Parts: sequence; structure tokens; C-alpha cells
Amino acid sequence: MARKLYDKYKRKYFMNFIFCVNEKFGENIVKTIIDPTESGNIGRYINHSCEPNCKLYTIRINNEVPKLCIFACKDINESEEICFDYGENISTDTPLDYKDRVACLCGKPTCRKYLPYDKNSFN
Ligand SMILES: C[S@@+](CC[C@H](N)C(=O)[O-])C[C@H]1O[C@@H](n2cnc3c(N)ncnc32)[C@H](O)[C@@H]1O
Repeated sequence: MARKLYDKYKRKYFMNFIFCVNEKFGENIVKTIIDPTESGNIGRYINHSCEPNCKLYTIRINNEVPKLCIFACKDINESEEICFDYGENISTDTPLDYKDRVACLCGKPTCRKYLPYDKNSFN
């Protein structure tokens, strides 16, 4: 019973954060979309920073579908927020609608000012 209620409200109220990774292989862009509705981990809550302390890699092991792996790229202090760079938008099928761009709040001196997707987009 508790599990059923949890599942019902999880779907309704929890942020899901569909993850879209675009990889460029020569002229081709390979898009991987990860929906953590059914399973996922704490990595889904990692924010973007323009000066990150982690880096995201796609790793394929005997499978075309990559695993998303996040590694520290510098020493991280105990109370420091873990973050990685969400990257540039390299998707060609859905150009960004600049009026709907999401402002970046990382606050770093080299901040690029916007996240690489629109408020309503699925890039
Ligand atoms: C994977 S979630 C990160 C966790 C989320 N901040 C939370 O509290 O649940 C990605 C979303 O967090 C927000 N976000 C992450 N990094 C941000 C940043 N540097 N500036 C503004 N919003 C950011 C955006 O809404 C983004 O779509």
C-alpha cells in the first residue's frame, strides 16, 4: 500500500529531469535520452556550473546505449557543491528560442549566462 502511494505521488510531484545527451561523431549527432522515472540515482540532482568540479562522460561497454559517468575534475572540498558543465547546445533539429532561455545561476566569473536549452524544450 505504502509503495503504491509513493509511486502515485512520486509521478505527480517529484521533478523527473529527463536527461538528454547529444554527442557529436564527425558530422553526426547521436542523441541519448534518459528518463529516470522508474530508476535513477542521486546524479539526477547535480546542477550545472560554467566552472564545474566534475565532468560527465558517456561510456559504452558492450552496448550502444551509453552509461553517464560523472568524475571529479579537480579536488572537491567537503562542503562544496558537486556540479558539471551541461555543455553547449549542439542539437540541430530544435534551435533555441532565445526568449525562453533558462538563465544560469552558477555565479562563476566565466558564466555563459544561460543553460543550453529552452524552458520548454527537449534538446
Ligand atoms: C538535473 S536538475 C538539477 C537539480 C535541481 N536544481 C533540483 O533542485 O532538483 C536540472 C535543473 O536544475 C536547474 N539548474 C541546474 N543548474 C542550474 C544553473 N546553473 N542555473 C540555473 N538553474 C539550474 C534547471 O532548472 C535545470 O533544468
